[in-house]
Amino acid sequence: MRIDVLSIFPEYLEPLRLSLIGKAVTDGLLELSVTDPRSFATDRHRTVDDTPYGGGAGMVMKPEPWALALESVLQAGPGDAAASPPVLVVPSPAGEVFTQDVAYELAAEEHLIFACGRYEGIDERFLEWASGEVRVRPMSLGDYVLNGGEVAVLAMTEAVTRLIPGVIGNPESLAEESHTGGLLEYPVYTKPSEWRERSVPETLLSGHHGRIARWHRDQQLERTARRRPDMIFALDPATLDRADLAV
Ligand SMILES: Nc1ccccc1-c1cnco1
Repeated sequence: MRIDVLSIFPEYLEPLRLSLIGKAVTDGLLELSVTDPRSFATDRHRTVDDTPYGGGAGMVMKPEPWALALESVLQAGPGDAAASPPVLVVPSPAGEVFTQDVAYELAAEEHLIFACGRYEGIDERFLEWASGEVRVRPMSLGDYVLNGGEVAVLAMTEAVTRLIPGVIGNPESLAEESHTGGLLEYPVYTKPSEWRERSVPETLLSGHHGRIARWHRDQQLERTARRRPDMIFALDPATLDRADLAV
């Protein structure tokens, strides 16, 4: 997979060079590049924003530097050799909600491009023009407001790249995470078995794998029902067994 990030604050994306994602790059599992649209601004002041038509507060990002930046990364990417056009993910409070299912969808793509808008957003004509070149997906992390897309890109890039085969050391750990199978993950414990007069649940010390698996599933169902009842209602009943229904 190749990931390109377009941002006028490229230093914001430095954390992507660390840890698992940085190792995926050095292991050749991922190509990562950051491009600054400001370097494509042609005027003396390298202008990337201006006041909004129709008035209102704030500034809007001019379309041309973004279009030139996108064209430059399209030339550097897999291009025609790719099975389908790249996906341009545009972090936005007005986007579809990013979920684990979306993360799996994006992890299957050959070329992802993230456009980190700031201020009041990017001129809509850039997105309209880009939709003729790539698949455009405005994407929200949730119903709250950020100052720009960079933080959202850090989160989405981590959620996506960890799903690429070989990036996570033990792929089994992906199977029991929150949101895998539609449930939140169960609580976890480690040594010491007694800590500040608090014990580890005795089932986990029993060595009885069947009882432990049942305890894990019960905890997932109880925690999900308590913290995210919306996820319980979204469950496919076919995935529940008789013991689940007794929880
Ligand atoms: N508020 C924002 C401003 C700019 C770019 C993304 C966002 C965003 C993404 N998810 C929630 O908010």
